[in-house]
Amino acid sequence: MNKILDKVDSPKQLKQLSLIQLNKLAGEIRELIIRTIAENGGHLAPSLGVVELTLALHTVFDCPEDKFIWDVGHQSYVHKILTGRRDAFSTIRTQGGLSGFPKRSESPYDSFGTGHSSTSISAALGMAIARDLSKKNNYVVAVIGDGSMTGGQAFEALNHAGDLGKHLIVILNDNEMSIDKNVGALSEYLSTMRTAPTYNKVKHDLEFLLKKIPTIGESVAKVVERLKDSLRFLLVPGELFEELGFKYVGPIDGHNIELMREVLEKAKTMQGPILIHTLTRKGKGYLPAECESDKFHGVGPFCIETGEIIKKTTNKPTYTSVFSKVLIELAKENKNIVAITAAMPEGTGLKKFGEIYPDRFLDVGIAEQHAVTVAAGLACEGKQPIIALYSTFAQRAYDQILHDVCLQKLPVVFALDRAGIVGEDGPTHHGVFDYSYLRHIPNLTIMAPKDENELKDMLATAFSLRTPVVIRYPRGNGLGVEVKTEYQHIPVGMSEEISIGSDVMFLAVGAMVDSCVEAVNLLKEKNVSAGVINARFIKPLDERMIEVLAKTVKYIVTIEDNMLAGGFGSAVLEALNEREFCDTKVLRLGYPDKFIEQGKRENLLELYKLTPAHIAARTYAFIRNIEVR
Ligand SMILES: Cc1ncc(C[n+]2csc(CCOP(=O)(O)OP(=O)(O)O)c2C)c(N)n1
Ligand SMILES: CC(=O)[C@@H](O)[C@H](O)COP(=O)(O)O
Ligand SMILES: [Mg+2]
Repeated sequence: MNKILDKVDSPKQLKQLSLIQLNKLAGEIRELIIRTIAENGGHLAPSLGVVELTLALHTVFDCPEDKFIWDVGHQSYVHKILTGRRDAFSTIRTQGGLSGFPKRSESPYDSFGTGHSSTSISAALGMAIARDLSKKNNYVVAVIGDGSMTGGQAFEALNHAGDLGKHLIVILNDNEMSIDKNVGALSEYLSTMRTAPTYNKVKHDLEFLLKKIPTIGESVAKVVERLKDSLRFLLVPGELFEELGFKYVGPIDGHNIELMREVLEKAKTMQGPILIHTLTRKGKGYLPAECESDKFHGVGPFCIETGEIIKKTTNKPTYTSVFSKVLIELAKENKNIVAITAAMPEGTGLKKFGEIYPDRFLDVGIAEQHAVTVAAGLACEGKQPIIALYSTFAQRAYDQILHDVCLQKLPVVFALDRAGIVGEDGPTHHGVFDYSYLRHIPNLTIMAPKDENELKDMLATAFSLRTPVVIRYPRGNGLGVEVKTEYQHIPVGMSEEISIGSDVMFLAVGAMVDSCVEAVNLLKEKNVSAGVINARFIKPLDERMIEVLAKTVKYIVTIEDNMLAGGFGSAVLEALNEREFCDTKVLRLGYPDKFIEQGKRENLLELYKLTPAHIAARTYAFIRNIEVR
């Protein structure tokens, strides 16, 4: 059967379609998204929830002249399909394929690149200011979820936009969910608007009245209908947004294309900044995703018929699950431990902690900066807060880590999950910068475990130090080593000697230690004697060990799952330079000075020559002074 979607190569064709056709198209788009994400994995539930909203936007506005900014951008799949990327959609999130987020270099329809949340209103305001300076007359629309609205930057932007009074449309897509259940007073406020008695009651009364008077003249009926319509704009004030200088419109059913179009057309004619509050259902149109939108927020490949996630066959636990268990155990004894998440209880492994110790668990919403300073406050009063953040999102809180925690030497533990390459989420999400942006902060101890058992020991060590500590560990499974029941406290700044080589020594950190152990065996086959030191600490470095190495071997190879610039290898070079060990030759392996693309972790490690085989080959070439291809 001919599909409408097959004929939609750009938003222009959408404008020719009837309402019936648009609704049929919505179904076809859902089918394509479900089929593709079942194969590739991706952000299924967020995109399924905005099909009608996206269709309405593209039929009312003229993108790319009019600008759409998708907050986080994980809901932009429909927009991608409608803007010339339908055929390439099968490549989404694969290496070399479409990005899972809006990307300016991918399409002129992607007005602004996103991935981290709560930036859309700021970017939209910048575009609106630029438009007015250039005397253009295009529209600017930001689409932001109720979860992303909890981020501080969104409030900063509302504050500024409300003051400037530029024409700007903000669509608040309220599905009552962040990844997990949305939290906070704003979320409560939005619920009160969803059930606002004024609008619903008056609408109901009017409908009742219309039905009661069968003889009512047609013209009067029309007036009453129009009145009923305009109630949408009048009766639910959305005081919070109104007070900030926005005109509030809503709440509107975001799955009703006709209504959405009507409201958007109206918003075009209004003055100043407008906030349209739409209600949608996350995962709409695919029952498993509607019922468990958290599980289908960002999902791996799954079976469409049953909704079951296709599990990788491994019994190695993830670092996250080990972190979760160990923290629960430590908190049993240590009643001062308070765990904090910024809207990611499931992803960081803190959900169970929250169920067991609800009084000592805080979900602050998407508010990494606030999370860190709340922790600082807790620490001032004798608590031992731990904040579990993804490495990439901790970037948001650099100043709070430096100024609020480290400067005051407060005992806050940072558990940085998803460090290193994360995979298909790509450059917006790889956690490859943390050594570089944290290493220079005084008073901070930074550790990275070589396996899940060491993660356990590092956690116990971190709480015993009573100073600021970062532990960073990768996405995915550990090595499958035994996680021992007893805890071993690790002396600060002490590395671990795994093996000794007389030709070359690997100085490795975190997840790269195991790769070096394998590389040592490969080098042995080439008659090269190599050994491995597990650095464990990026800061303070084990300087005594570095001194011994410099005196005993001519070649050192540092290896890290981080950018080379300012990372672990740089720290080793600095230490050698300070001690004037100028004869030691150092090869630094890590990521070059570019943003790392999306792709499977194993493929990216291959591409950046960080697999055991590549490490061995590069080391061999280095010590034999030959070119490596
Ligand atoms: C700064 C930052 N912190 C955390 C995240 C992880 N994250 C991605 S989407 C999301 C929830 C967003 O909820 P909402 O905006 O309501 O969109 P929905 O998924 O409900 O459509 C979170 C916490 C992020 N992308 N950026
Ligand atoms: C869009 C976003 O930021 C999150 O949904 C992220 O993709 C989650 O990553 P994990 O799959 O590693 O939890
Ligand atoms: Mg939401």
